[in-house]
Amino acid sequence: MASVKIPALNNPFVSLSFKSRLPSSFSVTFRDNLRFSRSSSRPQRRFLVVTASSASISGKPTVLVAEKLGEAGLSLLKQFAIVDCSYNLSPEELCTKISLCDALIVRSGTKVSREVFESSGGRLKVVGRAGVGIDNVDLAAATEHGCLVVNAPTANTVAAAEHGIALLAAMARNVAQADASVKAGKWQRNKYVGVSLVGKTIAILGFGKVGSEVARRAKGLGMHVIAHDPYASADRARAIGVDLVSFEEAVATADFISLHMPLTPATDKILNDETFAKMKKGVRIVNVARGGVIDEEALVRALDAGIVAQAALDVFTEEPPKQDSKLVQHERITVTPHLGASTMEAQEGVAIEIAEAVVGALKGELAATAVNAPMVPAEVLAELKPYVELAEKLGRLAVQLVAGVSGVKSLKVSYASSRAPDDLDTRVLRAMITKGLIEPISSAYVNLVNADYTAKQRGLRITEERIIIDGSSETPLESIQVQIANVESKFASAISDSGEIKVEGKVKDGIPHLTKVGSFEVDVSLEGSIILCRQVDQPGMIGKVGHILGEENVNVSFMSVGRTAPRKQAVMAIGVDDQPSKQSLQRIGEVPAIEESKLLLQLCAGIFAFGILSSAVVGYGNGKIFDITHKITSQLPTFGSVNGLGQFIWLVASIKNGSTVNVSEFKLGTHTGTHVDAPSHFFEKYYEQGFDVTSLSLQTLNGPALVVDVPRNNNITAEVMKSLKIPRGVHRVLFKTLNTDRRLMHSKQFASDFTGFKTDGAQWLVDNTDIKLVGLDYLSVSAYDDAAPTHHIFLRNREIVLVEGLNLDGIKPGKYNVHCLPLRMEGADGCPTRCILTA
Ligand SMILES: NC(=O)C1=CN([C@@H]2O[C@H](COP(=O)(O)OP(=O)(O)OC[C@H]3O[C@@H](n4cnc5c(N)ncnc54)[C@H](O)[C@@H]3O)[C@@H](O)[C@H]2O)C=CC1
Ligand SMILES: O=C(O)C(=O)COP(=O)(O)O
Repeated sequence: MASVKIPALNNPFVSLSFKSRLPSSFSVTFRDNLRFSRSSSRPQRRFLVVTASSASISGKPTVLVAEKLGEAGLSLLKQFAIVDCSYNLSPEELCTKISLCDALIVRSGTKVSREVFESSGGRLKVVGRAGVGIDNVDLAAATEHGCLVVNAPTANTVAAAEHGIALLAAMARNVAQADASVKAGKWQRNKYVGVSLVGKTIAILGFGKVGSEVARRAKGLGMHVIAHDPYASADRARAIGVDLVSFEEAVATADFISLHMPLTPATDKILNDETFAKMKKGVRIVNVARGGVIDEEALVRALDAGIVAQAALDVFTEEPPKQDSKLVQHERITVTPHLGASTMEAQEGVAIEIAEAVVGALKGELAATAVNAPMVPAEVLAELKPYVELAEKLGRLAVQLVAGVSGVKSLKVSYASSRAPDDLDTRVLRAMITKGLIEPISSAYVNLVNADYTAKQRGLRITEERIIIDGSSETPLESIQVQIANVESKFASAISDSGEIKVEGKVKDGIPHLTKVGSFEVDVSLEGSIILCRQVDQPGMIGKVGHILGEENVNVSFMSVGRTAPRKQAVMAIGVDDQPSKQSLQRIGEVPAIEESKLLLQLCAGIFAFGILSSAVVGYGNGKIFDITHKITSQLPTFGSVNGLGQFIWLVASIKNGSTVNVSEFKLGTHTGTHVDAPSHFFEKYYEQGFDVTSLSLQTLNGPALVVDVPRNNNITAEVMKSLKIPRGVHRVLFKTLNTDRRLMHSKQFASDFTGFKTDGAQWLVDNTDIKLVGLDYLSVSAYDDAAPTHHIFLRNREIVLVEGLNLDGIKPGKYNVHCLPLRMEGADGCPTRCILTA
């Protein structure tokens, strides 16, 4: 009755829902009145409201201090609040205590997870991070729960810089190794001959607060200091006697490299096999920034290959690192346990800075160091929402175009509007552009209060210009133009005739669009990522580029070409839903007639700008029904399916039109929505032995289930599985991962570093639990590298069913009943699935 044709995937990451050898796209014919029932769920939209007023009955709010805080900060807090200092709490203890607290203060050692916010029952109003990095705080959860997060970004700068210098000297003179050797009863004077610092070149990567303090001190040691920071002011560097150079020059000429940049998508593993290969043989490396800026495995290789002579590390990708870590145990590596900020003085300073911010926030003041403060009051947002989104995206776009070593010093923003100047408050728009420009490149968080200050602190001068145009004053703005002067660009055509990087945007049908790059008119919606190409205008260019992207199944959402004149210079802007691979970009660059190309990433607005949530929750009796299906729509990517998604469902023949039966057909891509995974993709014999979805155990797919939160920034390893403490007797578990926070669902392999099961995690699950239904909120249950072995472990005994691509947004961890209804198609061993939870 049903014919099934299945897309063959060429992307190894994506496990198939269907037998891969079958041809592309499948169609199924149903007879009778088959209707696809959709739940009556209505997406609810709500706006973020962050308030911070104290609400304790005794009159005094309670502040839980979960890690050691300097005395001065404690006394400040005690003047205003009841202070509970409880250190070394287990996650469970923290969750229990938190419901009695209005504020929480931590350093980097306490994970403030979603569970903490959920357990607070709405009482927790402020989280204070006594330091800079807020990697340990689940910001998205904080924002969703209306909890303000504040940090202390300046008080430990000098301490971190001093620790960098301490590690530099200790490494060069083998202090730690020699100390251990003497204590072991040895006296090895020849073994520990060191190297001198004077006269050597040190490259500071990241010339911000800490980097510039390290530079000053290195100068005092007689070192030649160079720095790389594409966004730092060259004047400020010159004032300290430091030359700003390109990344290539910095890594190739340095005897010592010291890292001081924040961990961002652009700096993630910025030191890797490729960059190590370009370094001077015998280079020495110091890292007091964040572990993730170094590819730690590549560092071990570079040490063993003799490229890197020594390294000194205060920070690690995983903290604490594993005891048997090759990196930590390497004899030419000096390590400290994240001590950068740990001086008496810095901790006193940080304690005061954070106590003031927390008390201020509890009094209802908006702290300048607020990390997730709302940018836009709700009433302003109603009218300005698409424009503030446009402003931030133009800022993000402009900064990604900057190259060279002169730094971003001046920014000019022009607003074209038919409204009178005092009828349009541009403060919010200016703050959003500043946010877009600064947040992707620094450890600063920009809010309405601190935007101008943060810009000034970074030496960034912002000028604004109003252009009054004729037209209806109903729309607040016609366009926004952002110009950065005196810089080079990674995409030369972004430089306008007058010499600045120039981008301009408009709001069309409520959606921000990029309308000008340099002197070229384009028209592309500012969503996903954008590829810019400069070319000689000629027929066939769109097809050539589209073909390269299509081969990789990168979905093109928009394309537009702006040109100076027919067959002259043109700029093509291509909006893509998925990030293309380096190879594809290289191929695009190699197309004859394309003169330059550049990928601009992450145009999405920061999650803290507006906390709009949608969820599919329906009340039912006294309980609730949650639809946790990612529905299959024609907008979903198809990951290698040639025909992709066609018509979703249509009536080929209907009784209404004279047929004796209703005949429906539909065509789907694979692996894009919620589905039962296809074992045959990883396990040939399943298919040979006649396994298909009709033989799936509905008992496995329906019944009591647990939704659990796994730690973010980590794959599901044996250790993680163990820490979840899932009792024996639990048969169905849905795992909530980073995907739910970051909506990584359709970003392909780029997200798989921290969303899936590792082999050991799968093995642990099989060996130590009774779980038979493994649900995950991502496209594949397994981490990319481990795809095949992990699936083999899960599927080996034909007992475990994998449901992938669940939509767990807004679902709190806890007990539910799960009901998964697979679309049972003959001959297919995986299939789209409708899943709901009841509570
Ligand atoms: N080990 C520890 O205990 C401590 C670590 N830190 C860490 O040190 C780092 C620096 O902190 P701050 O100086 O306060 O931050 P900052 O924001 O003042 O400076 C960071 C600098 O990095 C630059 N940068 C961004 N992307 C870059 C890129 N791709 N290449 C080169 N430079 C780039 C920025 O332009 C900025 O100037 C952060 O990661 C922070 O978390 C800070 C304090 C203590
Ligand atoms: O401030 C930072 O970013 C740090 O890394 C310092 O962390 P700590 O407060 O010492 O746990």
